[in-house]
Amino acid sequence: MIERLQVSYLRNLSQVDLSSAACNVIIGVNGSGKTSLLEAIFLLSRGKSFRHYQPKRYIQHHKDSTTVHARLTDNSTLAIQKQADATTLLRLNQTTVYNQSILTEQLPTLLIDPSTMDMLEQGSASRRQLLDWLVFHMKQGFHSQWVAYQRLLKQRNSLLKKTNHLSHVQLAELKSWDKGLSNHAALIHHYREQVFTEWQPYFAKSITQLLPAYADQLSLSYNAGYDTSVGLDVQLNERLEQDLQLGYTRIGNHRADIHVHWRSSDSTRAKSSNKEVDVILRDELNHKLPILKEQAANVLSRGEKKLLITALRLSQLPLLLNNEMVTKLANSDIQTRMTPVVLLDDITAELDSRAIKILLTTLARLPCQVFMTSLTDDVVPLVKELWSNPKTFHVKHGQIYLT
Ligand SMILES: Nc1ncnc2c1ncn2[C@@H]1O[C@H](COP(=O)(O)OP(=O)(O)OP(=O)(O)O)[C@@H](O)[C@H]1O
Repeated sequence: MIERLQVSYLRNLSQVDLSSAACNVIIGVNGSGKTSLLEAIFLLSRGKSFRHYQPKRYIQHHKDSTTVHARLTDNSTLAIQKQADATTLLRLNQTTVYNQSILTEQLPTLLIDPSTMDMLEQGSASRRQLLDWLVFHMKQGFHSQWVAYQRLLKQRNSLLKKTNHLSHVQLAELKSWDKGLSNHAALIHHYREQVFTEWQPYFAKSITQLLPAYADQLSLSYNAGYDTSVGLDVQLNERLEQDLQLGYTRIGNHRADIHVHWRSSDSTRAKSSNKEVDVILRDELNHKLPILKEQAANVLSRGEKKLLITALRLSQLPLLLNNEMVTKLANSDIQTRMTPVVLLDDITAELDSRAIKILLTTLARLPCQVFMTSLTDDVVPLVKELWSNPKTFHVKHGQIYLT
């Protein structure tokens, strides 16, 4: 858990130094700097902002860099400095580290914000990231496979982009990359599939809580991005001509996706005390109302989609926490138990009061730390009911005050 957080020169946050609790409510008017505080924590955890790819957009105007520093309950310290030219300096316990994944392991963050509320309608990237966040934290071998896969994919795509006709030498090179891709792909798929299978009952439970009317109607599916019954290299070879025309690799783990499906309720469940009527009803319903299947995004209302996305994210936490989140501190034999940090940006504007209550009640029961932003202090009484010593901060023009 983050005990102390220091932020310098991130958007309108010039110098922030705060001691945080298990639950932290950040209140302020539009443009005061609430989201920037969540952005700072996310940056430390993931090495990038959830709002803008380019550091110069979130580094304070007229400054060269932004720094975020956190001390966790176990006294370990994490720090990131981002410079305008995207140079990144990372430190764990005052020692420079060269891999963001080391900090990510120490500080898992889960973000629920307005921009992720369109995840069902957007391209596959954000849904893939949702699954991969879980796989990263649950399967130690996943990250290195993914990095190696991305490296080979980049090489392959730059060759495909360069030419429509491969020389013998280029073809031989491409085939050796494809072999490597295929090996990484099989492992990446294996990890994803395992985690996906474990995730499903947690998702079903979250739906029962947040969207009870859709319990039994919503299900998840995972698409690997290629036909996993055949080696990826074989399929890449078969599609080489197409890929050469397109200038990029069309199949593989980088095209994986998860979908949420809706199916109409089983009409045979029509309730009746009269067995004969029941049979007639069932027959009639069976004839008149066939089971319908659709992408959930085509059926659910806008508010219901937000609840569905909240359920998708929320269902990942208990799974992660049940999965022994213990990692070794870098360069040491000390093992620490990770506390995920949940960042809730402006949820009161996104969810109705019933959903907020379910979400916060669930979070309060889990060993995670929460930072939530809000325009008003309406949520504070509920937070005080659920957490023993929550902290409330007010933000004004980038200055943060404990209240
Ligand atoms: N690079 C930058 N340097 C300095 N200030 C910036 C920079 N980028 C954005 N800002 C300012 O930072 C302020 C904080 O924005 P932020 O999104 O954190 O506010 P917020 O409190 O979450 O607002 P809202 O409730 O509207 O979402 C804005 O007023 C914006 O003008």
